[in-house]
Amino acid sequence: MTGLGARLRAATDARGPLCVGIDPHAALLRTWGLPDTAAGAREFALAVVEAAAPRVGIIKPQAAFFERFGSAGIAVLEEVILAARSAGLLVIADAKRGDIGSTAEGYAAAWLASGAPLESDALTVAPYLGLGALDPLIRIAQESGNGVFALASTSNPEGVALQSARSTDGTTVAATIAREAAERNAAAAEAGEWGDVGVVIGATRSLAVSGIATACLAATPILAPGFGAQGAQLGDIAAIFGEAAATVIPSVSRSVLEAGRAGLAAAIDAHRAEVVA
Ligand SMILES: O=C(O)c1cc(=O)[nH]c(=O)n1[C@@H]1O[C@H](COP(=O)(O)O)[C@@H](O)[C@H]1O
Repeated sequence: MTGLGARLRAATDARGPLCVGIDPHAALLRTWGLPDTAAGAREFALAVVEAAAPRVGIIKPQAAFFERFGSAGIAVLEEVILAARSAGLLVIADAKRGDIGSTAEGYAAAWLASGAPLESDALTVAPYLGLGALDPLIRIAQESGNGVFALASTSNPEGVALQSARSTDGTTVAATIAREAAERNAAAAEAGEWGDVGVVIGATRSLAVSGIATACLAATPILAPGFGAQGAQLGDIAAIFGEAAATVIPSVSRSVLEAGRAGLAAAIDAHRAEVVA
């Protein structure tokens, strides 16, 4: 079984690292001329999958924009995940789950176990109950060939105070999460591979402020939102992430989706070109 890290690496080698977000905001559905309903979100999301499949290797559906329609929205999300995986895309489900270990197992059963209703290649997880509390979820993910991205330094300004807070040994919360993720990728690092425990580091955040030592992240995939609508530039990945740039998966949602259905393919191509420029 090929694990998440190896699949992510193969996808980025083949198609570049860009990840396209699927965020059916009410305003975007309006721009697209679609109703703000589960059926509208379905049409929107499947159109994004279709445009993304020949152009990028990774997509990231945002669960909230489907959950807002209740069970009908969850059914659409299931269908979209399946359609994307069937089209050869890797799916990072962005649901930011996290809880004590026994409950984390429930999340794994929903999102990461083989044959789970919402099985995705990876799930974003919130590690603020301790990354260790997510080990049962990570174990189930890895047994199924899947993985996680743990929030370390998020793209939003409200996260800075909490995530750059320092413990008595001077380490920031963000750096602790990044180190703990990297520790879980030690075997992959030794084999020169990418691990299955990624981190989220917003491209809008300074690594100096968050205190993250990039050297430890050589085998740790980094999901990097914050480009486009939130202000960071795709051409600046090397400047922002330094030696960690090699494992960065930049993610864009609104700046691509705002192009509307007719302009979507061209917008994805343009963003992709910016990354490799
Ligand atoms: O985990 C995420 O994807 C995420 C983490 C983070 O720190 N910041 C962040 O914006 N995101 C998500 O990334 C997407 C960003 O969307 P745009 O700003 O429209 O590109 C949204 O789906 C956010 O929920």
